[in-house]
Amino acid sequence: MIRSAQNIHSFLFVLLGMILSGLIYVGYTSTWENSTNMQQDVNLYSPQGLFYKQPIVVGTGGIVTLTPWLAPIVWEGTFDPQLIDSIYKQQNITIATTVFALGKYTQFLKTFLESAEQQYFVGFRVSYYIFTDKPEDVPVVKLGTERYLTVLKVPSSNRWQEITLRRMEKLEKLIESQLANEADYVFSLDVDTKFYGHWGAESLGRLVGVIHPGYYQTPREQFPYERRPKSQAFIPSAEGDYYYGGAVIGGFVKDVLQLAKTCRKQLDADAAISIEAVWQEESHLNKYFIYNKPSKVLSPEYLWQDFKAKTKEVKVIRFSQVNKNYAAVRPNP
Ligand SMILES: CC(=O)N[C@H]1[C@@H](OP(=O)(O)OP(=O)(O)OC[C@H]2O[C@@H](n3ccc(=O)[nH]c3=O)[C@H](O)[C@@H]2O)O[C@H](CO)[C@H](O)[C@@H]1O
Ligand SMILES: [Mn+2]
Repeated sequence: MIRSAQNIHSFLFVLLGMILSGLIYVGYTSTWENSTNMQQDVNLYSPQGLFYKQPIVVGTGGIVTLTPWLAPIVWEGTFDPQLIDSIYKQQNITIATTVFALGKYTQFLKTFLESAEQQYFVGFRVSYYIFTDKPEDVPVVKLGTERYLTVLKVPSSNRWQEITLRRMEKLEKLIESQLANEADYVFSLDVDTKFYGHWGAESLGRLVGVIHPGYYQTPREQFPYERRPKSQAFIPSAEGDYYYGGAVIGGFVKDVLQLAKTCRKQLDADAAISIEAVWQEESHLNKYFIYNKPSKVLSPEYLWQDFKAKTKEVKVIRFSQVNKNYAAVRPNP
């Protein structure tokens, strides 16, 4: 009787041991499997910045908020706008903002400026620099306190491609001649746009790019990078992180100068052999960002397109390309 009770006890003890070790084993393997999965998800950064897995923008669990080089990807819900603005306001900064309006694009200035006054760095010192061939067409828009506007006359061009790619050179010269002493940060923005939501200090960083709204879920091989090896903007199909939009470039004045200068040189080198990258300066910008990673990446909330339906990831549209009739506004097809 006593013996069989002892047997039952030892049997139960052994059984309990087996169950516990089984549980521990299951726990162990699942953690181990997770960590292997995690390892596979880590984007391996080779010294050249090349040949690693494409970083994702939207995953199965939702939006991704960090790049593999630990730069924030700025999405609604990841920051407190009042808090961030108050931190940067203490620094008494000036944000220069350049915009080009040549030919018929002067018609976009009114909406651009009026909506910027409502949404863009409200409460900060902002200096707009408007490059135009028609200064008389720049509308008078009431600006808030400590908001300034300078009109800079530039020659017109009868090729839109020439206009957009010349922006790098003009930005470079403006920074060298004026901004280095006048501003802390600079943004270069497309003019055929409208601000619909808050755009504040959360967008500030050393070097800032925006994920193009048309390609944030596209496999890297299908990015519209320049694919002809002859061009300085050439990117092979296994390379690149994101497809960045040319409509938003920002950062410290010094870092944007480096970007503009490098892209301008690459554009000149291409021009010398009569090649124009598929998306002009945007192609060169994408090349630059592979080797000089942005320290902050703006989500497509910061560059949408009015014709695009809102998707579930995009909770707020802050800045968007307005619909335009290309044939009617551009000087050439
Ligand atoms: C959303 C986005 O990332 N857009 C980019 C894209 O097409 P987009 O279709 O947005 O190019 P676009 O026609 O808006 O041209 C870019 C900018 O150049 C200026 N402009 C252009 C034509 C003209 O006659 N007058 C004038 O002032 C204006 O500031 C305009 O916003 O590709 C362009 C390069 O090819 C630029 O990289 C744009 O930033
Ligand atoms: Mn545009």
